Amino acid sequence: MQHGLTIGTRGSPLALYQAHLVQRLLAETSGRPAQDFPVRILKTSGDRLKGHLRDFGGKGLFTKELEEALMSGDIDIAVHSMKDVPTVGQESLEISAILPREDPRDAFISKKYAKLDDLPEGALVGSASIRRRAQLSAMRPDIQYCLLRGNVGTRLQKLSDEVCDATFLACAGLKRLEQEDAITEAISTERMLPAPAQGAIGIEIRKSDEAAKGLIRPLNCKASELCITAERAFLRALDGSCRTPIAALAVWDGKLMNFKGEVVAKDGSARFGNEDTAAVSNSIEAYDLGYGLGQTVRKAAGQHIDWDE
Ligand SMILES: NCc1[nH]cc(CCC(=O)O)c1CC(=O)O
Repeated sequence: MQHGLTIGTRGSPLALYQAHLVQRLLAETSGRPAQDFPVRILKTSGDRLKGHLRDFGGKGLFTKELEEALMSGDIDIAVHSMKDVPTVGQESLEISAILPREDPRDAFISKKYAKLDDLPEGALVGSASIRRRAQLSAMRPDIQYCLLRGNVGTRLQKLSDEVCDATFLACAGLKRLEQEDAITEAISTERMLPAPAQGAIGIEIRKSDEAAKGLIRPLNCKASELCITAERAFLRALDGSCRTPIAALAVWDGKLMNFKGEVVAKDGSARFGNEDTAAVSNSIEAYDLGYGLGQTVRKAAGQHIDWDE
């Protein structure tokens, strides 16, 4: 193949890190120079918005422009945080590889309190994530919330400026950006089940682009692919809107997949979860496990949850 492949990404520090990681991996596996995989930065609607993302419709805010650039041929490869990718995709595109997953846990971050349990009555937590708010409200109905958006650096600065007592971020992003020191406490997944696909990077291409497929497929991590497939199937069975607090985590040991998923009322007043362990050897079985549990949880939650569709 003569031509290089252009990698499209958002411009946030985390997105850029992830795009350059893919560039480096492609250069390594193909034996070609990194310049053959130039990185192009695109602004997405999610980068332009302030306030609650759900007020803008939620779906695909961080991925829509990248997918349009893929379809028009402006870029050949889109690098995404899989957590931000809608479960229903474009017909002409496909996620060809999932990189080995980083730590899926949520991080509690505070300058004043050493751990989540030290937060005093009525503490103010800055978070725009409806899932984290709902899960925390279920444990601690006294906690108050304010919005805290922006990239990792901005949020840490706002914490130093004492606009709130604490916040939450994905451990994965902090670790990738070598800001692990900012993690005050990594919250166990037993206490706070992560967002579906948290910590996973996915690489999207045009289905018809065989050259790109040949280069990208070797980067796929089977365990991560199966887990992310199951978690996204759970999400798809429940809701695609991004406006209902949904969490899921799959762990695969090469034979068995353990799957936990839940949906939580926005104010934390109700939560419906399910767990199962089953033999899984391919993505169809992974999908079926996640989707089936999603349907069960949806039935159990029924009218008790505001689905906001
Ligand atoms: N919605 C923003 C977003 N998308 C992916 C990550 C973190 C990295 C990851 O989960 O892979 C974040 C920020 C956060 O939740 O801390």
